[in-house]
Amino acid sequence: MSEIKMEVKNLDFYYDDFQALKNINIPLESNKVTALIGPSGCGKSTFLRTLNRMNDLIEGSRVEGEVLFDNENIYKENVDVVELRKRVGMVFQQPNPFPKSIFDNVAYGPRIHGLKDKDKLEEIVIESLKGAALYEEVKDRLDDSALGLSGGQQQRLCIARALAVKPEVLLMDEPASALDPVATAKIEDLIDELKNNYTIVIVTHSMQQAARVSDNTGFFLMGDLVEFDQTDKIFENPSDQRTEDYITGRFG
Ligand SMILES: Nc1ncnc2c1ncn2[C@@H]1O[C@H](COP(=O)(O)OP(=O)(O)OP(=O)(O)O)[C@@H](O)[C@H]1O
Repeated sequence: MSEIKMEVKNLDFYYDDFQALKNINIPLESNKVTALIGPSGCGKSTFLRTLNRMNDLIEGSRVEGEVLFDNENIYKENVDVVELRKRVGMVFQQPNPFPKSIFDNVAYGPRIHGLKDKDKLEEIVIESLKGAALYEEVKDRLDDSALGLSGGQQQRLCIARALAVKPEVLLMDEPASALDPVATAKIEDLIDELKNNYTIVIVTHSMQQAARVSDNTGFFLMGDLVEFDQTDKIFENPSDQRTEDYITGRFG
């Protein structure tokens, strides 16, 4: 195993009295893609949101256990959550660009974090759009509205927006599920590129997608992590019967 970027230890998560995650232990390797699979409602998105404390915003929710990020528990007291979310960026299922220009969408994060220098902003916008494999398609219309882009372009714009604040980890919650096969293939190629520079965690309903893009896979079922292993092992020779039943389509 290569270096561990984040390590989840004995993590329990509750929505009021309902326990949505039960004693989860997962190492997230640096510069690797980790896929989270499992039937609807098993806790994949909840788990993803525990990695940058997005669940903090949900009233009545509670976390026990640890999420170590570069060996520091992100749930310990006095953690700067804004800084954490800068380092652990997120991309959602539905592309959600702001009703602003392409440029302003990508410049949004750096501006919020206080960057005013125009040349520096432009440099970051261009670099982020290139990083999201979108620059060539939009370079002549950076001042046009982001809402005029196709769904796939909008999703890559959202990835560029996430990259602009220079995160170390990227969380992706079904990033291609609203896209057609061509746009999906582009996102998958992009994920493959991005892992050179980022640690990626992706929730996906598509087992083919998990098999194509990820290095490691975790299979969740009703709040339990049933199995976590190298993706090849999970798909070719899983250890748990329930994993086998799920990947062969027997349920879910
Ligand atoms: N805000 C919330 N309040 C209460 N319960 C919630 C909340 N969000 C999710 N849950 C419950 O927690 C469990 C896990 O949900 P979660 O969305 O994490 O599953 P999932 O595996 O991502 O599902 P899907 O694949 O359908 O998105 C489900 O039983 C769900 O009903």
